[in-house]
Amino acid sequence: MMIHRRLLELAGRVWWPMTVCVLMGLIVSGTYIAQALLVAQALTELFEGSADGAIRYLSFALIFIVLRTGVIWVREVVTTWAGGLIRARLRDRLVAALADLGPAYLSHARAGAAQATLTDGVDGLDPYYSRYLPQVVVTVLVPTALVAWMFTLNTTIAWVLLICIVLVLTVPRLQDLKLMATGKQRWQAYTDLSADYLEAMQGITTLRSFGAAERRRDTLEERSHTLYQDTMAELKLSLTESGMTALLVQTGTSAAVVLAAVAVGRGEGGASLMFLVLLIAFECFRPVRDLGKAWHAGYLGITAVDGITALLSAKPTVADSGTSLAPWKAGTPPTITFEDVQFSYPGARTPALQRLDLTIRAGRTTAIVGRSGAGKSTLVSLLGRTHDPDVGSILFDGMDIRELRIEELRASLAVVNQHTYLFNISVRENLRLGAVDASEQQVEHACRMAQADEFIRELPQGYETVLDEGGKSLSGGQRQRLALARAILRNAPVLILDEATSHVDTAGEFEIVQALKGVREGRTCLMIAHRLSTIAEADDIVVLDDGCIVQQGAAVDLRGRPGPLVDLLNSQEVRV
Ligand SMILES: Nc1ncnc2c1ncn2[C@@H]1O[C@H](COP(=O)(O)OP(=O)(O)OP(=O)(O)O)[C@@H](O)[C@H]1O
Repeated sequence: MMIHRRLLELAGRVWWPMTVCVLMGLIVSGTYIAQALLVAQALTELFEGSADGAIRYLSFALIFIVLRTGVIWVREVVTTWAGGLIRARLRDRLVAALADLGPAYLSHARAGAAQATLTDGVDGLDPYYSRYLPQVVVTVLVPTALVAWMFTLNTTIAWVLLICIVLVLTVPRLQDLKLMATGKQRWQAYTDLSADYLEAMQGITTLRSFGAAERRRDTLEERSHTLYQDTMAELKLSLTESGMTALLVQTGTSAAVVLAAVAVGRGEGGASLMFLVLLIAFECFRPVRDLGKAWHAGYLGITAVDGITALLSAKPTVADSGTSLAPWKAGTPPTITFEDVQFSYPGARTPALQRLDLTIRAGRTTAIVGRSGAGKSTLVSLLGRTHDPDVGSILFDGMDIRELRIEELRASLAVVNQHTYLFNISVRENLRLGAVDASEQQVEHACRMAQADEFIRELPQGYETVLDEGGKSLSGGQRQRLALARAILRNAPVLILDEATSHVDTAGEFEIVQALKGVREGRTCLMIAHRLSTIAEADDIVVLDDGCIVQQGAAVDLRGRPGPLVDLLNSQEVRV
């Protein structure tokens, strides 16, 4: 029996569907035992020359066979239902854990591996909980009860059965450590391969354009072959275990029957003892054999447990320990202050932001500019607490953002990133992602402001058009316009535009920037920009270099004055 401590802890959340599975298992075993007793009695009657008695008992046995057919059907329905419930609960928990961990976790974990854990790992756990663990309980209770009863009939036979049951439950387990090691190795190879395949699919355009698709395919084939070898090694061990179990079951049953024959020969019991032992010994081992089958079904879950526990026990990069609510809203936006903020990415040699002091005025637009790698996106990501500063603090109207509940903080921000993700749902649903209650008029108004309404109406089903995964059927500029509309709908007091118009052509950008004037009103707006046309709309400009502020001030003062901003523009890092 393989009981995994961590999996048992997790089972606490799904104990009642499992209890139902145990009860169904016990009822099925009860029908087998009743049938065995009746058949033993029928054979005894037949042996004693009473055909009528035998037929009577066999008829009763038939009732139990029919009853069991129904019970097994119900058990399968219940097990499937319990399995579905277990999967849903575990997945909810894992998805919630992933959401808490956020992008910081996925930036170093491979997406394909996390996905394999969420899908195949959880699928593997379902039979562990819905079939294997309930069968463990049945295997402990049923043979114990039968052997205890056997002690009242014949002590020697009872001892032999007891020893054989203990052996059959323990001897094959000697291989378990080895089996677990191979299993974990196979699971690791499996998740690695899943991650490789996902990466290859996502990067297929790049692989093809660099003529690297063939080479990548060869690597994947090699890894796939390693996985096949790991699976075969695991299967070999597992089959050896099954063989050992079968051998011990046969030995136990035969030994009990031989002993019963000897007892009958010595006159220590009648033919009924012989038949009873034959059938009850069989029933003693039935749960053990079923446990073997359930083990093969639930084994994948045990090998996946490392991935699942790693995900569940991973610590979010920031603690959601704040309790305050956000008092500001659109119309009364906050002033944002960075006080002596320093931050390094885990493992990085140099800080991405160094001792930064910055005030972003409430209701104004501040442009953050700087060369690639200067720290612009990092500064913005600290606002949403993807990470917390190593030193210093970020304040909204004087309140440290760590004092706020994360949910409250994030509800105060509307962010448009350079890389927008659109889901495989309708345009309207995508737009309502952050504002589920937005009316049709509000959705369309936001789209008009983001210059998206016109192209949406030209789509086959307009706002109801279901987009391809990632919004692949749209151009980069169209995706960004939708992301802008989504942010406008969110109606948050802080608007963050991280190169939000980088995929839009200059004419399109001009229109959006003009339209966004109205949106920026009443909001504290941060713009990371590469184009002069975007910066031109800012009230303040902050120039970053190597994680430090090298120039800042009101836009009217900085533009045209010699200094880092002008150097940056001249170096064409900022496109005009
Ligand atoms: N997830 C990460 N892990 C480790 N280092 C990172 C990570 N993201 C960014 N960095 C590093 O932090 C520094 C600042 O990066 P950041 O993305 O903030 O720059 P940026 O100014 O936004 O650049 P760009 O204009 O190219 O987007 C860079 O040196 C970068 O290599």
